[in-house]
Amino acid sequence: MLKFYQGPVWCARQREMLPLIVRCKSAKALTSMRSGTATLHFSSRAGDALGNPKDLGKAAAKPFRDIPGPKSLPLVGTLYLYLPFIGKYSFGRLHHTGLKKLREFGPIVREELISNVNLLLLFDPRDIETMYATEGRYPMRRSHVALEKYRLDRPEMYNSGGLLPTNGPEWWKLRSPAQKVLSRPQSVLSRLPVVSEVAQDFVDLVAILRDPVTGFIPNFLDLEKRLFLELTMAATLDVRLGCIDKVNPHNISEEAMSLIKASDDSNSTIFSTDNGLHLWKVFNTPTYKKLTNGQDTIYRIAYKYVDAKDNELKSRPEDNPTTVLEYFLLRSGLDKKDIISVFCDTLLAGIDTGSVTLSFALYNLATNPEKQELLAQEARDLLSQSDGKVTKVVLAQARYLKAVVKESSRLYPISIGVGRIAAEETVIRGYNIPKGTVIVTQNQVSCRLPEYFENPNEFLPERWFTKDAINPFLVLPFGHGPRACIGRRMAEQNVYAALIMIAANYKIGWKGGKLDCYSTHTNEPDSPLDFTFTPRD
Ligand code: HEM
Repeated sequence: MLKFYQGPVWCARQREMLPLIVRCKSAKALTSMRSGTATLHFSSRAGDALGNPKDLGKAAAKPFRDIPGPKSLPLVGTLYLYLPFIGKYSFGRLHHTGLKKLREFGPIVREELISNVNLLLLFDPRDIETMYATEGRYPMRRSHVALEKYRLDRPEMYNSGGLLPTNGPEWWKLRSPAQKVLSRPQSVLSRLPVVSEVAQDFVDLVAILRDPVTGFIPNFLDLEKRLFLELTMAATLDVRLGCIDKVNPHNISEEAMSLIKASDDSNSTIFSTDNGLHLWKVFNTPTYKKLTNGQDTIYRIAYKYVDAKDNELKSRPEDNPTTVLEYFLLRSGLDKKDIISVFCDTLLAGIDTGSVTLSFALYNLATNPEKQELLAQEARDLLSQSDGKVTKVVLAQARYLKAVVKESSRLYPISIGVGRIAAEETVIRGYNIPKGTVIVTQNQVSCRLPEYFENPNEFLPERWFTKDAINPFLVLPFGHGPRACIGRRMAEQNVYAALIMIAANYKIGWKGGKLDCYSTHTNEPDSPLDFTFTPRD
Protein backbone atom coordinates (compact mmCIF):
# COMPACT_ATOMS: atom_id res chain seq x y z
CA MET A 1 0.00 0.00 0.00
CA LEU A 2 3.02 2.22 0.24
CA LYS A 3 2.58 2.90 -3.44
CA PHE A 4 0.63 6.06 -2.64
CA TYR A 5 3.41 7.37 -0.51
CA GLN A 6 6.50 7.12 -2.58
CA GLY A 7 7.45 10.63 -1.87
CA PRO A 8 7.23 13.81 -3.80
CA VAL A 9 7.83 13.18 -7.48
CA TRP A 10 7.14 16.60 -8.86
CA CYS A 11 7.19 17.37 -12.50
CA ALA A 12 7.67 20.91 -13.70
CA ARG A 13 4.02 21.17 -14.76
CA GLN A 14 2.81 20.22 -11.34
CA ARG A 15 5.01 22.80 -9.73
CA GLU A 16 3.43 25.45 -11.89
CA MET A 17 -0.07 24.23 -11.35
CA LEU A 18 -0.02 23.61 -7.66
CA PRO A 19 -0.95 26.61 -5.69
CA LEU A 20 1.18 28.19 -3.12
CA ILE A 21 -1.23 29.92 -0.87
CA VAL A 22 0.20 33.27 0.09
CA ARG A 23 -0.71 36.88 0.53
CA CYS A 24 -4.06 36.12 2.08
CA LYS A 25 -3.96 39.43 3.86
CA SER A 26 -4.86 41.26 0.70
CA ALA A 27 -8.55 42.08 0.75
CA LYS A 28 -8.94 41.05 -2.87
CA ALA A 29 -7.48 37.62 -2.32
CA LEU A 30 -9.59 37.22 0.77
CA THR A 31 -12.76 37.99 -1.13
CA SER A 32 -12.04 35.43 -3.80
CA MET A 33 -11.07 32.86 -1.19
CA ARG A 34 -14.28 33.49 0.71
CA SER A 35 -16.33 32.88 -2.39
CA GLY A 36 -15.17 29.29 -2.04
CA THR A 37 -15.26 28.77 -5.78
CA ALA A 38 -12.67 31.20 -7.00
CA THR A 39 -9.29 29.74 -7.69
CA LEU A 40 -6.66 31.08 -5.37
CA HIS A 41 -4.11 32.91 -7.44
CA PHE A 42 -0.83 31.35 -6.76
CA SER A 43 2.06 30.46 -8.91
CA SER A 44 5.69 29.63 -8.49
CA ARG A 45 6.30 33.39 -8.77
CA ALA A 46 4.07 33.94 -5.79
CA GLY A 47 6.12 31.28 -4.08
CA ASP A 48 9.26 33.25 -4.87
CA ALA A 49 7.72 36.29 -3.28
CA LEU A 50 7.42 34.43 -0.02
CA GLY A 51 10.61 32.56 -0.60
CA ASN A 52 10.89 28.84 -0.90
CA PRO A 53 10.74 27.70 2.72
CA LYS A 54 13.18 24.87 2.11
CA ASP A 55 15.81 27.20 0.73
CA LEU A 56 15.73 29.51 3.70
CA GLY A 57 18.20 28.90 6.43
CA LYS A 58 17.08 29.20 10.02
CA ALA A 59 18.78 32.56 10.32
CA ALA A 60 16.84 34.06 7.41
CA ALA A 61 13.51 32.61 8.50
CA LYS A 62 10.88 34.75 10.17
CA PRO A 63 10.10 34.25 13.84
CA PHE A 64 7.37 31.84 14.90
CA ARG A 65 5.30 34.62 16.47
CA ASP A 66 4.91 36.26 13.02
CA ILE A 67 2.81 33.36 11.73
CA PRO A 68 -0.73 34.66 11.25
CA GLY A 69 -3.49 33.27 13.42
CA PRO A 70 -6.48 34.06 15.58
CA LYS A 71 -6.09 36.53 18.43
CA SER A 72 -5.24 34.93 21.72
CA LEU A 73 -6.37 36.42 25.04
CA PRO A 74 -4.48 36.15 28.34
CA LEU A 75 -5.19 32.85 30.16
CA VAL A 76 -8.01 31.65 27.88
CA GLY A 77 -5.97 31.77 24.68
CA THR A 78 -8.31 31.26 21.72
CA LEU A 79 -10.80 29.08 23.61
CA TYR A 80 -13.28 31.99 23.64
CA LEU A 81 -13.61 31.54 19.88
CA TYR A 82 -14.99 28.03 20.42
CA LEU A 83 -17.77 28.99 22.85
CA PRO A 84 -21.08 27.38 21.85
CA PHE A 85 -23.47 29.69 19.96
CA ILE A 86 -21.27 32.79 20.10
CA GLY A 87 -17.87 31.43 19.05
CA LYS A 88 -17.05 31.33 15.35
CA TYR A 89 -15.07 28.08 15.62
CA SER A 90 -16.17 24.62 16.68
CA PHE A 91 -14.28 21.60 17.99
CA GLY A 92 -17.11 19.46 16.64
CA ARG A 93 -16.58 20.64 13.06
CA LEU A 94 -12.84 20.85 12.75
CA HIS A 95 -13.01 20.82 8.94
CA HIS A 96 -15.29 23.87 8.79
CA THR A 97 -13.18 25.58 11.43
CA GLY A 98 -10.02 24.75 9.48
CA LEU A 99 -11.48 26.19 6.27
CA LYS A 100 -12.41 29.41 8.06
CA LYS A 101 -8.86 29.73 9.37
CA LEU A 102 -7.38 29.06 5.93
CA ARG A 103 -9.55 31.82 4.49
CA GLU A 104 -8.72 34.22 7.29
CA PHE A 105 -5.02 33.61 7.69
CA GLY A 106 -3.65 31.57 4.83
CA PRO A 107 -2.00 28.16 4.60
CA ILE A 108 0.01 28.27 7.80
CA VAL A 109 -1.74 29.23 11.01
CA ARG A 110 -0.44 29.63 14.53
CA GLU A 111 -2.94 29.34 17.32
CA GLU A 112 -2.36 29.74 21.04
CA LEU A 113 -5.20 27.48 22.12
CA ILE A 114 -4.59 28.13 25.79
CA SER A 115 -1.91 30.36 27.21
CA ASN A 116 1.49 29.23 25.97
CA VAL A 117 0.18 26.11 24.19
CA ASN A 118 0.84 26.73 20.52
CA LEU A 119 -0.71 24.80 17.68
CA LEU A 120 0.55 25.03 14.14
CA LEU A 121 -1.92 24.20 11.37
CA LEU A 122 -0.62 23.27 7.92
CA PHE A 123 -2.76 23.19 4.78
CA ASP A 124 -0.29 23.12 1.89
CA PRO A 125 0.78 19.55 1.02
CA ARG A 126 4.33 20.77 0.44
CA ASP A 127 4.49 22.04 4.01
CA ILE A 128 2.98 18.77 5.21
CA GLU A 129 5.75 17.00 3.32
CA THR A 130 8.33 19.20 5.05
CA MET A 131 6.82 18.32 8.42
CA TYR A 132 7.13 14.62 7.63
CA ALA A 133 10.67 15.06 6.34
CA THR A 134 11.77 16.44 9.69
CA GLU A 135 9.85 14.05 11.95
CA GLY A 136 12.94 11.95 12.60
CA ARG A 137 13.32 8.29 13.54
CA TYR A 138 10.77 8.36 16.29
CA PRO A 139 7.93 10.62 15.16
CA MET A 140 6.12 12.01 18.18
CA ARG A 141 2.41 12.37 18.66
CA ARG A 142 0.66 13.71 21.73
CA SER A 143 -2.50 11.66 22.13
CA HIS A 144 -4.10 9.09 24.44
CA VAL A 145 -2.28 10.62 27.40
CA ALA A 146 -4.79 9.33 29.97
CA LEU A 147 -4.50 5.86 28.48
CA GLU A 148 -0.75 6.08 29.03
CA LYS A 149 -1.29 6.89 32.71
CA TYR A 150 -3.74 3.99 33.05
CA ARG A 151 -1.15 1.57 31.69
CA LEU A 152 1.91 2.96 33.47
CA ASP A 153 -0.02 2.69 36.76
CA ARG A 154 -0.40 -1.06 36.13
CA PRO A 155 3.11 -2.52 35.66
CA GLU A 156 1.77 -6.00 36.43
CA MET A 157 -0.26 -5.78 33.18
CA TYR A 158 1.77 -3.53 30.86
CA ASN A 159 5.46 -2.90 30.17
CA SER A 160 4.74 0.56 28.73
CA GLY A 161 1.98 2.96 27.70
CA GLY A 162 1.60 0.99 24.46
CA LEU A 163 1.72 2.01 20.80
CA LEU A 164 -0.81 4.82 20.74
CA PRO A 165 0.57 7.16 23.44
CA THR A 166 4.25 6.21 23.79
CA ASN A 167 6.96 8.32 22.11
CA GLY A 168 10.69 7.98 21.51
CA PRO A 169 12.87 4.83 21.49
CA GLU A 170 10.44 3.05 23.82
CA TRP A 171 7.70 3.39 21.19
CA TRP A 172 10.01 1.96 18.52
CA LYS A 173 10.90 -1.00 20.77
CA LEU A 174 7.25 -2.05 20.53
CA ARG A 175 6.40 -0.72 17.08
CA SER A 176 9.29 -2.36 15.22
CA PRO A 177 8.51 -6.01 16.10
CA ALA A 178 4.74 -5.41 15.97
CA GLN A 179 4.83 -3.96 12.48
CA LYS A 180 6.93 -6.85 11.23
CA VAL A 181 3.86 -9.00 11.89
CA LEU A 182 1.06 -6.57 11.08
CA SER A 183 2.48 -5.33 7.81
CA ARG A 184 3.56 -8.78 6.67
CA PRO A 185 1.31 -9.65 3.70
CA GLN A 186 1.27 -13.37 4.45
CA SER A 187 0.13 -13.03 8.04
CA VAL A 188 -2.65 -10.57 7.20
CA LEU A 189 -3.70 -12.56 4.11
CA SER A 190 -3.83 -15.72 6.20
CA ARG A 191 -7.01 -14.28 7.76
CA LEU A 192 -8.69 -13.44 4.45
CA PRO A 193 -10.79 -16.65 4.32
CA VAL A 194 -12.33 -15.90 7.70
CA VAL A 195 -12.70 -12.20 6.83
CA SER A 196 -14.58 -13.24 3.69
CA GLU A 197 -16.78 -15.54 5.77
CA VAL A 198 -17.64 -12.65 8.13
CA ALA A 199 -18.44 -10.37 5.17
CA GLN A 200 -20.74 -13.06 3.74
CA ASP A 201 -22.47 -13.44 7.11
CA PHE A 202 -22.95 -9.70 7.19
CA VAL A 203 -24.76 -9.56 3.84
CA ASP A 204 -26.93 -12.48 5.00
CA LEU A 205 -27.72 -10.57 8.18
CA VAL A 206 -28.66 -7.50 6.16
CA ALA A 207 -31.20 -9.70 4.32
CA ILE A 208 -32.75 -10.66 7.65
CA LEU A 209 -32.72 -7.21 9.24
CA ARG A 210 -33.87 -5.05 6.31
CA ASP A 211 -37.49 -4.02 6.17
CA PRO A 212 -38.96 -6.25 3.42
CA VAL A 213 -40.83 -3.33 1.86
CA THR A 214 -38.55 -0.32 2.26
CA GLY A 215 -35.19 -2.07 2.64
CA PHE A 216 -34.39 0.19 5.61
CA ILE A 217 -32.27 -1.00 8.55
CA PRO A 218 -32.46 1.12 11.70
CA ASN A 219 -29.27 1.89 13.67
CA PHE A 220 -27.02 0.82 10.85
CA LEU A 221 -23.91 2.31 12.47
CA ASP A 222 -24.37 -0.05 15.42
CA LEU A 223 -24.59 -2.95 13.00
CA GLU A 224 -21.36 -1.81 11.34
CA LYS A 225 -19.66 -1.69 14.74
CA ARG A 226 -20.72 -5.28 15.29
CA LEU A 227 -19.26 -6.13 11.89
CA PHE A 228 -15.91 -4.47 12.57
CA LEU A 229 -15.63 -5.98 16.03
CA GLU A 230 -16.24 -9.40 14.50
CA LEU A 231 -13.70 -8.69 11.74
CA THR A 232 -11.07 -7.33 14.12
CA MET A 233 -11.42 -10.27 16.52
CA ALA A 234 -11.37 -12.79 13.68
CA ALA A 235 -8.39 -11.15 11.99
CA THR A 236 -6.27 -10.65 15.09
CA LEU A 237 -7.35 -12.94 17.93
CA ASP A 238 -8.48 -15.92 15.81
CA VAL A 239 -11.96 -15.94 17.29
CA ARG A 240 -15.46 -15.61 15.86
CA LEU A 241 -17.21 -13.65 18.58
CA GLY A 242 -20.76 -14.08 17.31
CA CYS A 243 -21.59 -10.43 16.61
CA ILE A 244 -23.02 -11.32 13.21
CA ASP A 245 -25.25 -14.20 14.11
CA LYS A 246 -27.88 -15.11 11.53
CA VAL A 247 -29.66 -17.43 13.96
CA ASN A 248 -29.95 -14.73 16.57
CA PRO A 249 -29.81 -11.55 14.45
CA HIS A 250 -30.85 -9.01 17.06
CA ASN A 251 -28.73 -10.24 19.93
CA ILE A 252 -25.04 -10.49 20.45
CA SER A 253 -23.11 -12.25 23.17
CA GLU A 254 -22.47 -10.50 26.46
CA GLU A 255 -18.75 -10.51 25.69
CA ALA A 256 -19.30 -8.78 22.33
CA MET A 257 -21.63 -6.25 23.88
CA SER A 258 -19.18 -5.42 26.64
CA LEU A 259 -16.34 -5.04 24.10
CA ILE A 260 -18.31 -2.59 21.95
CA LYS A 261 -19.22 -0.59 25.03
CA ALA A 262 -15.62 -0.70 26.30
CA SER A 263 -14.26 0.52 22.98
CA ASP A 264 -16.92 3.28 22.78
CA ASP A 265 -16.30 4.31 26.39
CA SER A 266 -12.52 4.39 26.01
CA ASN A 267 -12.60 6.26 22.71
CA SER A 268 -15.13 8.79 23.96
CA THR A 269 -12.73 9.86 26.71
CA ILE A 270 -9.71 10.44 24.49
CA PHE A 271 -10.59 13.90 23.20
CA SER A 272 -11.54 15.36 26.57
CA THR A 273 -8.62 13.85 28.46
CA ASP A 274 -6.08 14.85 25.79
CA ASN A 275 -7.37 18.44 25.78
CA GLY A 276 -8.41 20.81 28.51
CA LEU A 277 -7.35 20.65 32.13
CA HIS A 278 -5.72 17.37 33.15
CA LEU A 279 -7.68 16.97 36.36
CA TRP A 280 -7.67 13.21 35.83
CA LYS A 281 -3.97 13.21 36.66
CA VAL A 282 -4.88 14.08 40.24
CA PHE A 283 -8.50 12.98 40.73
CA ASN A 284 -10.34 9.88 39.63
CA THR A 285 -12.71 11.97 37.49
CA PRO A 286 -15.86 10.39 35.98
CA THR A 287 -14.18 10.51 32.55
CA TYR A 288 -11.07 8.76 33.82
CA LYS A 289 -13.25 6.14 35.54
CA LYS A 290 -15.01 5.51 32.25
CA LEU A 291 -11.66 5.00 30.54
CA THR A 292 -10.51 2.69 33.34
CA ASN A 293 -13.64 0.53 33.13
CA GLY A 294 -13.40 0.32 29.35
CA GLN A 295 -9.72 -0.58 29.44
CA ASP A 296 -10.22 -3.17 32.19
CA THR A 297 -12.74 -4.95 29.95
CA ILE A 298 -10.61 -4.75 26.82
CA TYR A 299 -7.57 -6.05 28.71
CA ARG A 300 -9.51 -8.93 30.28
CA ILE A 301 -10.83 -10.15 26.92
CA ALA A 302 -7.57 -9.65 25.00
CA TYR A 303 -5.72 -11.52 27.77
CA LYS A 304 -8.19 -14.40 27.63
CA TYR A 305 -7.68 -15.05 23.91
CA VAL A 306 -3.92 -14.47 23.83
CA ASP A 307 -3.48 -16.79 26.79
CA ALA A 308 -5.69 -19.47 25.23
CA LYS A 309 -3.66 -19.38 22.01
CA ASP A 310 -0.40 -19.41 23.94
CA ASN A 311 -1.47 -22.59 25.74
CA GLU A 312 -2.66 -24.16 22.49
CA LEU A 313 0.70 -23.42 20.84
CA LYS A 314 2.61 -24.95 23.76
CA SER A 315 0.80 -28.22 23.22
CA ARG A 316 1.37 -28.22 19.45
CA PRO A 317 4.33 -30.28 18.27
CA GLU A 318 5.25 -28.01 15.34
CA ASP A 319 5.87 -24.29 15.64
CA ASN A 320 4.95 -22.97 12.22
CA PRO A 321 2.71 -19.95 12.69
CA THR A 322 -0.15 -19.31 10.31
CA THR A 323 -2.17 -16.48 11.81
CA VAL A 324 -1.35 -12.96 13.01
CA LEU A 325 -1.70 -14.01 16.63
CA GLU A 326 0.49 -17.05 16.09
CA TYR A 327 3.17 -14.91 14.44
CA PHE A 328 3.07 -12.57 17.40
CA LEU A 329 3.47 -15.39 19.91
CA LEU A 330 6.02 -17.45 18.01
CA ARG A 331 8.07 -15.00 15.97
CA SER A 332 7.77 -11.38 17.11
CA GLY A 333 10.12 -11.65 20.09
CA LEU A 334 7.63 -9.60 22.14
CA ASP A 335 6.63 -10.85 25.57
CA LYS A 336 3.02 -11.61 26.43
CA LYS A 337 2.42 -8.27 28.15
CA ASP A 338 3.47 -6.38 25.02
CA ILE A 339 1.44 -8.65 22.75
CA ILE A 340 -1.67 -8.08 24.84
CA SER A 341 -1.02 -4.35 24.79
CA VAL A 342 -0.85 -4.36 20.96
CA PHE A 343 -4.15 -6.26 20.76
CA CYS A 344 -5.76 -3.85 23.23
CA ASP A 345 -4.79 -0.99 20.90
CA THR A 346 -6.10 -2.97 17.98
CA LEU A 347 -9.50 -3.27 19.64
CA LEU A 348 -9.44 0.44 20.36
CA ALA A 349 -8.36 1.44 16.85
CA GLY A 350 -10.08 -1.09 14.61
CA ILE A 351 -13.82 -0.79 15.27
CA ASP A 352 -14.89 2.84 14.85
CA THR A 353 -12.37 3.53 12.10
CA GLY A 354 -13.66 0.66 9.96
CA SER A 355 -17.33 1.45 10.63
CA VAL A 356 -16.90 5.11 9.75
CA THR A 357 -14.90 4.37 6.59
CA LEU A 358 -17.56 1.91 5.42
CA SER A 359 -20.40 4.32 6.32
CA PHE A 360 -19.07 7.13 4.17
CA ALA A 361 -18.17 4.81 1.29
CA LEU A 362 -21.75 3.45 1.29
CA TYR A 363 -23.13 6.99 1.47
CA ASN A 364 -21.04 8.11 -1.51
CA LEU A 365 -22.16 5.08 -3.50
CA ALA A 366 -25.81 5.50 -2.55
CA THR A 367 -25.80 9.14 -3.61
CA ASN A 368 -23.89 8.43 -6.83
CA PRO A 369 -25.85 5.52 -8.35
CA GLU A 370 -23.88 5.42 -11.61
CA LYS A 371 -20.62 4.92 -9.65
CA GLN A 372 -22.36 2.32 -7.53
CA GLU A 373 -23.30 0.40 -10.68
CA LEU A 374 -19.67 0.38 -11.82
CA LEU A 375 -18.59 -1.06 -8.49
CA ALA A 376 -21.43 -3.58 -8.45
CA GLN A 377 -20.41 -4.78 -11.90
CA GLU A 378 -16.78 -5.21 -10.87
CA ALA A 379 -17.80 -6.91 -7.62
CA ARG A 380 -20.17 -9.37 -9.31
CA ASP A 381 -17.69 -10.18 -12.08
CA LEU A 382 -14.87 -10.88 -9.65
CA LEU A 383 -16.91 -12.79 -7.08
CA SER A 384 -18.49 -14.94 -9.80
CA GLN A 385 -15.02 -16.23 -10.58
CA SER A 386 -14.21 -17.07 -6.97
CA ASP A 387 -17.28 -18.96 -5.86
CA GLY A 388 -18.57 -15.84 -4.11
CA LYS A 389 -15.54 -15.61 -1.82
CA VAL A 390 -13.26 -12.65 -1.32
CA THR A 391 -9.85 -14.01 -2.18
CA LYS A 392 -6.37 -12.63 -2.69
CA VAL A 393 -6.97 -12.67 -6.47
CA VAL A 394 -10.30 -10.84 -6.11
CA LEU A 395 -8.72 -8.08 -4.03
CA ALA A 396 -5.73 -7.80 -6.33
CA GLN A 397 -8.05 -7.20 -9.30
CA ALA A 398 -10.63 -4.99 -7.59
CA ARG A 399 -9.36 -1.76 -9.06
CA TYR A 400 -12.58 0.23 -8.90
CA LEU A 401 -13.23 -0.89 -5.33
CA LYS A 402 -9.90 0.58 -4.22
CA ALA A 403 -10.54 3.82 -6.10
CA VAL A 404 -13.96 4.07 -4.39
CA VAL A 405 -12.42 3.72 -0.93
CA LYS A 406 -9.61 6.14 -1.73
CA GLU A 407 -11.99 8.75 -3.13
CA SER A 408 -14.34 8.34 -0.20
CA SER A 409 -11.40 8.84 2.19
CA ARG A 410 -10.52 12.03 0.33
CA LEU A 411 -14.00 13.45 0.94
CA TYR A 412 -14.58 11.94 4.37
CA PRO A 413 -11.30 10.97 6.03
CA ILE A 414 -11.17 9.42 9.47
CA SER A 415 -9.65 12.59 10.93
CA ILE A 416 -8.82 16.17 10.04
CA GLY A 417 -5.16 15.20 9.52
CA VAL A 418 -2.35 13.95 11.69
CA GLY A 419 -0.71 15.42 14.74
CA ARG A 420 3.02 15.62 15.36
CA ILE A 421 5.30 17.25 17.86
CA ALA A 422 8.21 18.97 16.12
CA ALA A 423 11.24 16.86 17.03
CA GLU A 424 13.68 19.67 16.36
CA GLU A 425 13.68 23.34 15.52
CA THR A 426 12.81 23.55 11.86
CA VAL A 427 11.77 25.94 9.11
CA ILE A 428 8.38 25.58 7.47
CA ARG A 429 7.19 28.02 4.84
CA GLY A 430 9.81 30.56 5.80
CA TYR A 431 9.06 30.54 9.53
CA ASN A 432 11.12 29.18 12.39
CA ILE A 433 9.16 26.43 14.12
CA PRO A 434 10.42 25.75 17.65
CA LYS A 435 11.11 22.22 18.82
CA GLY A 436 8.09 20.84 20.68
CA THR A 437 5.47 22.73 18.63
CA VAL A 438 2.29 20.70 18.18
CA ILE A 439 1.55 20.51 14.46
CA VAL A 440 -1.82 19.41 13.09
CA THR A 441 -2.08 18.88 9.35
CA GLN A 442 -5.37 19.93 7.75
CA ASN A 443 -5.61 17.35 4.97
CA GLN A 444 -9.39 17.14 5.22
CA VAL A 445 -9.69 20.83 4.36
CA SER A 446 -7.12 20.79 1.55
CA CYS A 447 -8.65 17.68 0.00
CA ARG A 448 -11.71 19.74 -0.92
CA LEU A 449 -9.90 22.72 -2.43
CA PRO A 450 -10.27 23.35 -6.18
CA GLU A 451 -6.55 24.12 -6.32
CA TYR A 452 -5.76 20.48 -5.77
CA PHE A 453 -8.78 18.63 -7.16
CA GLU A 454 -11.03 19.38 -10.07
CA ASN A 455 -14.67 19.36 -8.92
CA PRO A 456 -13.41 18.82 -5.39
CA ASN A 457 -16.80 18.12 -3.81
CA GLU A 458 -17.76 15.45 -6.31
CA PHE A 459 -17.30 11.76 -5.71
CA LEU A 460 -15.21 10.70 -8.71
CA PRO A 461 -13.32 7.45 -8.11
CA GLU A 462 -12.02 7.68 -11.70
CA ARG A 463 -9.77 10.59 -10.76
CA TRP A 464 -7.43 7.99 -9.25
CA PHE A 465 -6.95 6.38 -12.67
CA THR A 466 -5.86 9.45 -14.56
CA LYS A 467 -2.29 10.33 -15.21
CA ASP A 468 -2.70 13.74 -13.57
CA ALA A 469 -0.48 13.42 -10.57
CA ILE A 470 -2.11 14.19 -7.25
CA ASN A 471 0.22 15.39 -4.54
CA PRO A 472 0.85 12.30 -2.37
CA PHE A 473 0.69 14.38 0.81
CA LEU A 474 -2.97 15.31 0.36
CA VAL A 475 -4.95 12.10 0.84
CA LEU A 476 -3.42 10.35 3.82
CA PRO A 477 -6.20 8.50 5.66
CA PHE A 478 -3.67 6.28 7.40
CA GLY A 479 -1.04 8.95 8.01
CA HIS A 480 2.44 8.58 6.56
CA GLY A 481 5.94 7.54 7.54
CA PRO A 482 7.17 5.37 10.41
CA ARG A 483 4.28 6.35 12.67
CA ALA A 484 1.51 5.74 10.13
CA CYS A 485 -1.33 3.36 10.99
CA ILE A 486 0.17 0.00 11.87
CA GLY A 487 -3.09 -1.76 11.04
CA ARG A 488 -3.45 -0.35 7.53
CA ARG A 489 -3.10 -3.65 5.68
CA MET A 490 -5.63 -5.33 7.90
CA ALA A 491 -7.98 -2.35 7.91
CA GLU A 492 -8.03 -2.19 4.12
CA GLN A 493 -8.59 -5.93 3.83
CA ASN A 494 -11.58 -5.67 6.20
CA VAL A 495 -13.14 -2.65 4.51
CA TYR A 496 -12.59 -4.00 0.97
CA ALA A 497 -14.10 -7.39 1.86
CA ALA A 498 -17.19 -5.87 3.46
CA LEU A 499 -17.76 -3.33 0.70
CA ILE A 500 -17.29 -5.69 -2.23
CA MET A 501 -19.75 -8.16 -0.72
CA ILE A 502 -22.38 -5.50 -0.03
CA ALA A 503 -21.99 -3.94 -3.49
CA ALA A 504 -22.33 -7.32 -5.19
CA ASN A 505 -25.48 -8.23 -3.29
CA TYR A 506 -27.45 -5.01 -2.76
CA LYS A 507 -28.50 -1.83 -4.41
CA ILE A 508 -27.74 0.74 -1.74
CA GLY A 509 -30.15 3.63 -1.38
CA TRP A 510 -30.11 6.73 0.80
CA LYS A 511 -33.18 8.42 2.17
CA GLY A 512 -31.51 10.92 4.46
CA GLY A 513 -30.30 14.46 3.88
CA LYS A 514 -26.75 15.59 3.17
CA LEU A 515 -24.28 13.80 5.39
CA ASP A 516 -21.36 15.62 6.97
CA CYS A 517 -18.72 14.72 9.56
CA TYR A 518 -18.79 15.43 13.22
CA SER A 519 -15.32 15.51 14.80
CA THR A 520 -14.83 13.39 17.89
CA HIS A 521 -11.81 11.12 18.46
CA THR A 522 -12.45 10.20 14.81
CA ASN A 523 -14.75 11.86 12.33
CA GLU A 524 -18.17 10.30 12.38
CA PRO A 525 -21.40 10.73 10.42
CA ASP A 526 -23.32 13.70 11.81
CA SER A 527 -26.75 12.13 11.39
CA PRO A 528 -28.28 8.64 11.41
CA LEU A 529 -27.41 6.36 8.52
CA ASP A 530 -30.60 6.14 6.49
CA PHE A 531 -29.57 3.44 4.04
CA THR A 532 -31.87 1.10 2.22
CA PHE A 533 -30.76 -2.25 0.83
CA THR A 534 -32.47 -3.87 -2.14
CA PRO A 535 -31.30 -7.33 -3.18
CA ARG A 536 -29.75 -7.38 -6.65
CA ASP A 537 -31.05 -10.81 -7.62
C1 HEM B 1 -10.03 2.28 7.99
C2 HEM B 1 -9.48 2.03 9.16
C3 HEM B 1 -8.35 2.81 9.79
C4 HEM B 1 -7.92 4.09 9.57
C5 HEM B 1 -8.45 5.09 8.55
C6 HEM B 1 -6.81 4.32 10.47
C7 HEM B 1 -6.09 5.51 10.54
C8 HEM B 1 -5.05 5.73 11.41
C9 HEM B 1 -4.33 6.97 11.51
C10 HEM B 1 -4.59 8.23 10.70
C11 HEM B 1 -3.39 6.82 12.47
C12 HEM B 1 -2.38 7.88 12.94
C13 HEM B 1 -1.20 7.83 12.01
C14 HEM B 1 -0.16 8.90 12.24
O1 HEM B 1 -0.09 9.48 13.32
O2 HEM B 1 0.60 9.13 11.28
C15 HEM B 1 -3.51 5.47 12.98
C16 HEM B 1 -2.70 4.95 13.97
C17 HEM B 1 -2.86 3.67 14.47
N1 HEM B 1 -3.73 2.70 14.01
FE1 HEM B 1 -5.09 2.91 12.54
N2 HEM B 1 -6.60 3.20 11.20
C18 HEM B 1 -7.51 2.25 10.82
C19 HEM B 1 -7.62 0.96 11.30
C20 HEM B 1 -6.78 0.37 12.19
C21 HEM B 1 -6.81 -1.01 12.59
C22 HEM B 1 -7.74 -2.10 12.01
C23 HEM B 1 -5.85 -1.17 13.52
C24 HEM B 1 -5.41 -2.42 14.23
C25 HEM B 1 -5.04 -3.51 13.62
C26 HEM B 1 -5.21 0.12 13.73
C27 HEM B 1 -4.20 0.36 14.63
C28 HEM B 1 -3.57 1.57 14.79
C29 HEM B 1 -2.54 1.83 15.79
C30 HEM B 1 -2.07 0.84 16.86
C31 HEM B 1 -2.10 3.13 15.58
C32 HEM B 1 -0.98 3.85 16.36
C33 HEM B 1 0.32 3.52 15.68
C34 HEM B 1 1.54 4.16 16.31
O3 HEM B 1 1.40 5.22 16.93
O4 HEM B 1 2.62 3.59 16.16
N3 HEM B 1 -5.80 1.03 12.90
N4 HEM B 1 -4.52 4.84 12.32
